[in-house]
Amino acid sequence: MFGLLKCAQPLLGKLHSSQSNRRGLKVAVVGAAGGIGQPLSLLLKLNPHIEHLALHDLRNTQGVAMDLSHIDTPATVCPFEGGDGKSLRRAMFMADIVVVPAGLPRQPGMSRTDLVKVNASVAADVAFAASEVCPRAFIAFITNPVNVVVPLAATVLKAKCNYDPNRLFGVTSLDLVRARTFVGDALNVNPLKVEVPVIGGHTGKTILPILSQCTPAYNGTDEEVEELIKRIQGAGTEVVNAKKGEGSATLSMAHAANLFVGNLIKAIKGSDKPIVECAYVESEVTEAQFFATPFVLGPQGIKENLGLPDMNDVEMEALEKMLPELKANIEAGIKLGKDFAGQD
Ligand SMILES: NC(=O)C1=CN([C@@H]2O[C@H](COP(=O)(O)OP(=O)(O)OC[C@H]3O[C@@H](n4cnc5c(N)ncnc54)[C@H](O)[C@@H]3O)[C@@H](O)[C@H]2O)C=CC1
Ligand SMILES: O=C([O-])CC(=O)C(=O)O
Repeated sequence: MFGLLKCAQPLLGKLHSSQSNRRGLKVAVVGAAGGIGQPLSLLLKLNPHIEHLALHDLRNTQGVAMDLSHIDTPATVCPFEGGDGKSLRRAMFMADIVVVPAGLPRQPGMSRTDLVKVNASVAADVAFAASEVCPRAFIAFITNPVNVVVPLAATVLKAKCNYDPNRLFGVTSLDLVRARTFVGDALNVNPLKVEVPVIGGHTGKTILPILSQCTPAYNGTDEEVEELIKRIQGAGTEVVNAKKGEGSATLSMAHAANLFVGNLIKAIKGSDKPIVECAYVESEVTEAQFFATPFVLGPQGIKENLGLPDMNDVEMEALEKMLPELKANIEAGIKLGKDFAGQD
């Protein structure tokens, strides 16, 4: 509790002096009181490598942080509240990793792209704050529409001369988690033993599972393959509809984001084994300027993009068909980013 009270209402000056000699790893969660933010913050509090966990939201982080601070793991938990840029900057100050589950979730009948009007400003705010208070942080956006939000944030960071494409990620881990689960069910094997590349973006047909490269092999009929791909692509909507207006995937997303952040932490700390991850990042692999493929992570972020997996003709065709939609999303994000940067 002392760790919490110590920094419950920090002043930027105090943070400067208390954190300048800091050696431990700091993770900031933006949107920490929300449906994803709370379980994600819990999972991060359980990570023994995190020394400082900063929880930011518009409201309610005092209670969440107090609750988590009673868990017997090393991380101190500090709450930051408010829609002003000051509390966001305090939360993100000198963070090594900023993970962002802030913003509006879908209601039944909405597409992820419908969220852009509300969520674009969340992405821009985080990018402006990062460029000022943690320009070397790894930033992982969960906020939808991921396809638009990441190019938007990249454009703002570029305008502030603080963009490192190796450190900015759109979290697509839930697509991989779902692909492993559904293939595991179909093959009747432990999903943790399944590997399936899922590339592209994070909406509808831009989510492209590459079942031909699945291990163990998935040898369904063409119809079964098509059905499984549709299930993975539509899994977010499946949850939105099941929740009947009470939001979208939160618990599975918190798990998926925790896996991703866990790997970012391993990469920052240095690992003997290569850390292979997959996320929506700036890319030269296709005509789309942002694209999710597997990559190797190191302490400075993406070390090597592993490019497209092998694909069969059907998968190649699906890739060609989805690129125009993904490119349009990216263009929209870049335009919005320029608008925000111009207003600053
Ligand atoms: N990338 C992915 O695979 C997934 C993305 N999502 C997206 O994650 C986002 C969050 O979803 P939920 O947690 O279910 O929503 P939620 O509504 O339960 O929580 C969002 C939280 O963000 C906070 N927030 C809003 N604007 C903010 C700002 N400017 N600064 C700080 N906090 C702010 C809200 O106060 C709220 O506590 C949505 O955009 C959703 O579509 C959801 C599931 C999967
Ligand atoms: O579908 C949504 O709105 C939330 C999301 O991105 C997902 O569950 O994959």
